[in-house]
Amino acid sequence: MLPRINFTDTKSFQYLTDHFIDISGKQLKDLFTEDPARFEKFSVQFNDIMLDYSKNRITDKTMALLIQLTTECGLKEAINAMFSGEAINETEGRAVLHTALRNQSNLEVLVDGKDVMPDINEVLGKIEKFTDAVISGTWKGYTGKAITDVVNIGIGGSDLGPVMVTEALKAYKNHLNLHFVSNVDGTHIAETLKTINAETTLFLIASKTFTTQETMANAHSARDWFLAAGAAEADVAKHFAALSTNAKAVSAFGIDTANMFGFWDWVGGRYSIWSAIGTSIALGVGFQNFKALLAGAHAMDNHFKNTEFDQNIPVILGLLGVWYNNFFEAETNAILPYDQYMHRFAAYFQQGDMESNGKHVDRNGNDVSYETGPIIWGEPGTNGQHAFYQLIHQGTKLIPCDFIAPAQSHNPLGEHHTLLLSNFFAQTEALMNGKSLEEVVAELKESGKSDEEIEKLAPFKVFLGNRPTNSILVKKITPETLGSLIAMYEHKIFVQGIIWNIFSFDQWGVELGKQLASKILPELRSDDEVQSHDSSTNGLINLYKNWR
Ligand SMILES: O=P(O)(O)OC[C@H]1O[C@H](O)[C@@H](O)[C@@H](O)[C@@H]1O
Repeated sequence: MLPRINFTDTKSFQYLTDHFIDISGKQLKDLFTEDPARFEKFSVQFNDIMLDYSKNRITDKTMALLIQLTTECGLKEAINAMFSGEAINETEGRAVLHTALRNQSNLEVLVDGKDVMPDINEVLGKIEKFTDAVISGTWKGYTGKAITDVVNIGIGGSDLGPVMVTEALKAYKNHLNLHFVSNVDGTHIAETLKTINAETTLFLIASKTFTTQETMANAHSARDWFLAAGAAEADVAKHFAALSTNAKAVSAFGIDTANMFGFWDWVGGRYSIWSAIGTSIALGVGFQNFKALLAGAHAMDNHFKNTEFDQNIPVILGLLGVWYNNFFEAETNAILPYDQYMHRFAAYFQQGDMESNGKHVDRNGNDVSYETGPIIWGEPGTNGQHAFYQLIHQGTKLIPCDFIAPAQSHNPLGEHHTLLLSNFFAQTEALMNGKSLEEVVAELKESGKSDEEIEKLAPFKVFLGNRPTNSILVKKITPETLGSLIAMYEHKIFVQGIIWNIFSFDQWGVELGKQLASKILPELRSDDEVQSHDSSTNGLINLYKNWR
């Protein structure tokens, strides 16, 4: 059982509330002047990852109090409970063991007294054999040709992770063309089917439950298309594989369970890239690179489990997030990778974070009296700079940002990477320092503007600064480093869920919309006028029926 502590009742929360009054009046740039050792003090290097959190509105005291908060909230005990397979997903009665999937130490992990490692290793072995055969071309389609295209059909956790990772690791890609179909909008599958050939295409039906409406609709359409292209029922086995926990539903769909790669109910959908859901990753970049991704995540798991909290990257990130969310009342958190390959990273953690910590009921079943999960968003730099950074620099909202960049590019083309990184460094500096009225006036004077012009223009050119950022500089985006980065954010989310006293591993919030859609579906199938809803919903449905 996880602890049930209302963090606003703790002593450290009271201390932090008082301390916040001091800090909120302080300028980051002054904190740097006062303490030249800030970078050394507030940075942690782990393998090829450097977290510099010195540009945050914190002092030694802030960090000490935040760490005291972890003690009062039972974080250490909670971490041990997760890693040891306790059923910490209490509302679903399940353990939370995505960490076991990447447990390269192979030490036993017990769920209800049974070691899960042999099963995990068996599936990994099966994935290795299968992906090697498809990549090498020994796996043949129904007309004897090798596979050229792989279509992963899945949604949410069965899509976002594979999409994000295969994009982030594109530099490691082999000859297989990967496609991802998620949306139930027929456009998604239709456009994909236009580009592929049934004889050389492999479909991966990725669904933990194998009941998700979108995925099932797309899977059936893919199968119909495959059969219409001239293949026979018996050929389905060569072209369809399932990634799922639900063997019964997989067989009912018509996929041979020999082509099923399983996982278990103790793997949450948004934490499932490390499971068979990662098969498209192993196909795209090779099994060894997939293993390296797991190894990187495992290294971060060990760091998280074994490192003192003041040097523990996910703990530090989690606590900083709490500091901004609950004291500064920041509502969002931007993730800004300066790496084009990582362009889906923020989208991936929208599910990871918002589905985990978007909860208003605490672990006692009571409404919380404080803010929980932030809104996660972001786009790669430098594109974001030319779109929404205006608001981050000069808007009225405080937006803590994570800047992520690799020191080495996979595409060292001319000066591109140096240009990119000059922006990466400049942005966090600009956000911190801002530009004062005096500086603006001096600049305008130098450019030859009249006093009258200066008076008019100056206010618009002021940057208040004092905007907090984390800089995450990595050596290179390799499979290991990416694995570590993903696990880092997963554990950050965990830390925050513990502090906020919420259950991070269920997702009841996705159910209501699904339920209502299934009620509305039969109404849309008939032509009768609908009167069973409120006037807005009735009006919209009836107009839709007129227009379709
Ligand atoms: O893999 P499945 O079972 O198709 O679920 C896909 C998605 O469905 C729901 O939206 C949620 O439960 C998500 O967490 C999940 O990732």
